[in-house]
Amino acid sequence: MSKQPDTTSVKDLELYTKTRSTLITGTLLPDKRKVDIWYDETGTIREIGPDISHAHKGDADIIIDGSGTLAIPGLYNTHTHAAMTLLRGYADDMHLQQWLSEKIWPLEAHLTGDHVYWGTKLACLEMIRSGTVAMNDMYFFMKDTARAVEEAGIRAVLCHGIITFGDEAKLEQEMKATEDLVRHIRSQNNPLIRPAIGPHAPYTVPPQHLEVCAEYSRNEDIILHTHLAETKQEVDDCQKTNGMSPAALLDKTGCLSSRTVAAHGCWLTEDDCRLLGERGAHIAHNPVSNMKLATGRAMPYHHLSEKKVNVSLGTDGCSSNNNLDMFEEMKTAAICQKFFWNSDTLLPAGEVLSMATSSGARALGYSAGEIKPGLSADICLLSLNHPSMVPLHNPVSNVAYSALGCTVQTVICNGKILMYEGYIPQEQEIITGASSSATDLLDRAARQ
Ligand SMILES: N[C@@H](CCSC[C@H]1O[C@@H](n2cnc3c(=O)[nH]cnc32)[C@H](O)[C@@H]1O)C(=O)O
Ligand SMILES: [Zn+2]
Repeated sequence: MSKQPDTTSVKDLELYTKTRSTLITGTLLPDKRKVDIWYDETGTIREIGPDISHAHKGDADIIIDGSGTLAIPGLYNTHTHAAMTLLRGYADDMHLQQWLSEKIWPLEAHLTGDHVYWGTKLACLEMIRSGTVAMNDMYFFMKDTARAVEEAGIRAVLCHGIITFGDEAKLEQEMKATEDLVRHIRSQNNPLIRPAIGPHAPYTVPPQHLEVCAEYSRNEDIILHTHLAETKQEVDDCQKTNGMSPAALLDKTGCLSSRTVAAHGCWLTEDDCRLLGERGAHIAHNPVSNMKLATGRAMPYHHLSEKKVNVSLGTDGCSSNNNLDMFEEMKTAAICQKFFWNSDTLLPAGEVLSMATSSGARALGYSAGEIKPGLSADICLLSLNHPSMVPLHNPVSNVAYSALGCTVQTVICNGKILMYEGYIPQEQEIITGASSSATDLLDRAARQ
C-alpha cells in the first residue's frame, strides 16, 4: 500500500520509524539532471533515472515528492567531540593550549554520562537539521554517546579519547574503557555504529602508549582516530623530544595505516604528506576550529592531494567552532585554502563537496557518500526555494558557497527518514533536556 508523505502530515510519526522502500520523485542532482530515486527496504539505492516512477510506484511504501529540491549525498562530519555542544560558548577567544588546560579540561572533569547523553542528543539534532548523517566522534562516556546516536538514527564511529601523559595506570584505565566500548558496540549489532580507538594526540600519549593503541587497532581491525600536527608548538616539542615530526612518530609507533583518521594536519610538511599517502591514512580537515584557535597555518591541501591522501571534513567540537554546520565548514574550507595559500583555484566547489561526502564515507569505511545504485541511501534534499539556492546557475557552487544548514529540508540516512520537510520528532524535548543538562554541568563545577 502506498503512503504518500506529501499528502500526510509531516508529524506522522510512522514516517520516521524505520527504513522502507521509498521513491523520491522529480528531484534535481548536482549535475542538473532531473531524476527519480528508488531505494529498497534495506536502505540500498536500486535505481536512479528520469521517469522510473511508473515502474516502481507499486514497489515503494513511501513516495516523497522531490520537486523543488536538490538531492546531494548526506554529509560526513569526520572529526568531532559531539557532547561538547554543552560547552558551546563556554570559553572563546583563547590560545589553544590554555583553552584546553585552563578551561575545557577542568570543566570536562565534572562530566557525567548523563551530560554526554544530552550533549550528543543535541549534537545529533543539530547535525540532522543541517544535513549530516555520519560522525567520527572522540569523547568520554561513549556508551551514552552510542545510546544517543542510536536514538537519532545517524551513523557514527565512536572512540573513547585516550590521554595518558605517560602514566601506566591511566593507560590501563583508558584501554579498559576502550575494550569495554568495543564490546558494547559490537553487542548492540547496529550496522551504522562502529567502535574505534582514540589516542588523543602525540603530545598527550607518549610513543610507548601509541604502540599499544596501534596494536589494538590492528588486532581488532578498527579505526584509529587521533589529532595530528595541529599547532607549531606540538611539532617543535615533538622534534625536540623525539627527533622527528608528529606524523613520523605516528608512523614509527605503527599508528599510520589506512585505518587512521587524523584530525587537523595544519603543520604537516611535504615529507609528512608523502608518508601519509604511502600509508593510505586519512586527514580530517577542520578549518573553522583551526581559524578560531589560530593554529597559524592551514592544512597543506595542495601537498596532500598531490600525494593522493584522502582528505575529509570535520567541525571539531562545538567549543571551538561553535556549531556543527557542515555547509559552513565546506565554504570555510574552500576559502581558507585559497586565502592562506594565496591560490584562487585551490580546493574548488566540486572537490569540497566530495570532501564532505564521498571522502568522508571512505575515511570511515561506509559504503555510501554518493547517490548511486548499490550504495546506501544517505540523501539530503535541499530546498531550491530557499534564497541561498536562487538562481541556480551552478548547483555545486550553491551547495559549497551559498547554502546553509537551514537550506536542508529532508534528511535520509540508510534509507530511514530522520527529518522530513524540516520536522524532526522530539526536537523540543531534546533542546529542553540539553539546556538543563548544561546548566547542571556548570552548577556541579561551581559547587566544587
Ligand atoms: N579520556 C580523556 C578524554 C579525551 S576526549 C578528547 C579530548 O579532546 C579535546 N579537544 C577538543 N578539541 C580539541 C582540539 O582542537 N585539540 C585538541 N584537543 C581537543 C576534548 O576537549 C577532550 O578533552 C581524558 O581523560 O581526559
Ligand atoms: Zn578535536
